[in-house]
Amino acid sequence: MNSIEVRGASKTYDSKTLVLNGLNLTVQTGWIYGLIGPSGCGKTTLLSCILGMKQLDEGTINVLGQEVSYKNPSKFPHRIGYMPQETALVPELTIKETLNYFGNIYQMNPSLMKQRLIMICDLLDLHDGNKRVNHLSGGGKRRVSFAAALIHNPEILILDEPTVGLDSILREKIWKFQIESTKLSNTTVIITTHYIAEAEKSDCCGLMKNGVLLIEDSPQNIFKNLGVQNLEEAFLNLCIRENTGNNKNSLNDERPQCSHEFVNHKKVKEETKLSTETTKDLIHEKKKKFSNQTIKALLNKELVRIFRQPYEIGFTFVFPLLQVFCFTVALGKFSKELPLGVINRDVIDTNFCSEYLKSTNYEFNTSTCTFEHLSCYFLNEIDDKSVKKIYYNSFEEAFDEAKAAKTFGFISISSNFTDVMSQRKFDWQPISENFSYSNQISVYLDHTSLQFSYYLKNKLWKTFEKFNKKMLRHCELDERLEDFPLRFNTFHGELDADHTIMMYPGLFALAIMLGGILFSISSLSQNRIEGIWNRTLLAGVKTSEVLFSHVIILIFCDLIEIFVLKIATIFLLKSPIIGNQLLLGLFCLVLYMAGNSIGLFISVFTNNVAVLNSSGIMVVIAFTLSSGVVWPIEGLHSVLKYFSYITPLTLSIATIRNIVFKGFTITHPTVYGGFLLLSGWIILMLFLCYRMLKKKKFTD
Ligand SMILES: Nc1ncnc2c1ncn2[C@@H]1O[C@H](COP(=O)(O)OP(=O)(O)OP(=O)(O)O)[C@@H](O)[C@H]1O
Repeated sequence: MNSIEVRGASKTYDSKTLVLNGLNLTVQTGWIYGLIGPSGCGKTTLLSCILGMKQLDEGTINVLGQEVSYKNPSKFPHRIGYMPQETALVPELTIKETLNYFGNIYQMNPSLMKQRLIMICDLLDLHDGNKRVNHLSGGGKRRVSFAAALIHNPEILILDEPTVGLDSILREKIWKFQIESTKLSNTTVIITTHYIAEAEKSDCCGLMKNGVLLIEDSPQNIFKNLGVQNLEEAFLNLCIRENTGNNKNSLNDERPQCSHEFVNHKKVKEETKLSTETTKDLIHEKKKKFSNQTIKALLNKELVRIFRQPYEIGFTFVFPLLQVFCFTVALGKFSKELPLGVINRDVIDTNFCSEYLKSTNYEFNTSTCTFEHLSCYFLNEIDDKSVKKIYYNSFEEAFDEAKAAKTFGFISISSNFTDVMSQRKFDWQPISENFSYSNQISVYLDHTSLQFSYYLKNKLWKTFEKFNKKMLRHCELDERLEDFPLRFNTFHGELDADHTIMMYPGLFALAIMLGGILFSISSLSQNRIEGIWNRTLLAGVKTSEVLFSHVIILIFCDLIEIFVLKIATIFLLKSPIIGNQLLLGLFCLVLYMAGNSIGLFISVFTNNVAVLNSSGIMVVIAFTLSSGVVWPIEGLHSVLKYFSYITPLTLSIATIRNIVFKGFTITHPTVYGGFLLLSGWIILMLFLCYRMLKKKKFTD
């Protein structure tokens, strides 16, 4: 009986690299089949096609009596064990955890799994089961990888260079084990190796070159037919014959069949029965759609990985702390001493005011409504803590320093400031024509930094108002005369609220979305890069199960982040959250999940971490620019405006603002609208992610 049959297999990469060229291969049950050939001849490609990881262009492959292809993978994944060329393990797991993971995804009976684990660890000298894979030597890792392929006692073992990097004693041990298991359990092994001499121990050898098998026969027959002493000589001989066009054996159809002289056929028949029964005992024969054992194994693997990665766990806990810290310390505040230039022509020199004010004890020095050196009183009203006054003697000097960004701007007080201000009648009669009330204080500001120029403008208005009221009081006039007839009121927020409040919803939503995207990008891509992804799917685990486990882990991490965020907010952020805290927490969770699902979707396209991270950041920048964080969406181009409304960030900002500062509940359209939009994004992204993963199931 043949366990594996390949007929007329052809495969081309990128429509130009022909790797398999009508190749035929037969592996009988109970054989060890050694597949040898030069590097790059297509051995791994052939094994990938046999496993259903790659699609043949032409030809058929039969494994355990079933035709397999990329679209139609083996129905018996638990009857096949695969060890890839790269180690394809989770570095953070220990040896024991790794083998348990594989045992569980193969849905083994726990007690039999334990027995197999002890037996295999003993065989492969894996004595310290609690040692992490990333702390093992290269050879150690390969032994664990081999053990993972054996754990479920498969009927077919597909091994891609299993002995690379192992010492000769261990190599000998592995071959001994293979020979014994093929004899005793009728296991079929197909093995590729660089050590050509090793392959002499196989029952059948296939020498591969240029996409075909030059010969497929038992080593003894090869030696006899070619008159050579070893396989290396045989290979050279065949290559020379092929080059001179004199290789009869290169014609696959005329190829002699392997004589399977090492296998006791009588025994095989008995053992076939035994092996099938054992496999049935070890594994639940019919795989359930969603298996608890598999899901638990997937969740456990991801959790252990996260908690053993200092950066990952650091990111989970530190990122929300950093967020709140930045809101509290870095955002919305202004420099304590903003440098502002002053040219005061109202007095004789720059030092005059300080001496003069000291002599008057900083109060108007007459009891009548007459004034002198008023500019000194005005400047004294400017709060030194927020504005640092730098005095200049000339306009040019102040102008040059401001242009050189040494100050944020400057004020120039006119030489007749005191006269004009004094002559101003508080009964609102016009002042004399010789004096102009405007331009008494000229203000020059740097308008490339709008926040600062608005801040300084506001500060100067308020200072002047205060100064004016003082003058009115001094003249025994009602200071309300200075009041402006417009009065501003508020129904949401506070009139004097600082910039933190304005920026809070936008930046908060942005940080959550960015965190969600970046965290999920690493979650999926790590598995795909390490190769554990392919091995997991080859064990029969469904794409939906893998995706589901990732979503659960991400939700778990999101909850941790929200918890840390909440604690940090209580202690650090002094913003008035008047809305329902639970509703806000729930919305943050949905926003994190929207970020996660976008990140998962992005990570399907490539395994290049640098590309993934920059794609994530680019997506967030696009959402940010169109979301109203930088500029109100009302001012956007009309096309961009409509795009903006459906991006996940725009409505989220409004929702957060409305929950936090306006106390809106779930019944308000902007709040339930936010929830609905984000839910739509989550469903769409996860659906697309699932479809893409189904379409391109395995990674290269
Ligand atoms: N995904 C891919 N896209 C394009 N070319 C590929 C891809 N995978 C493999 N190849 C090319 O196909 C050829 C066969 O590669 P393969 O890995 O099957 O060789 P191999 O015999 O297993 O080599 P080795 O013994 O070094 O592992 C090589 O030339 C390789 O560059």
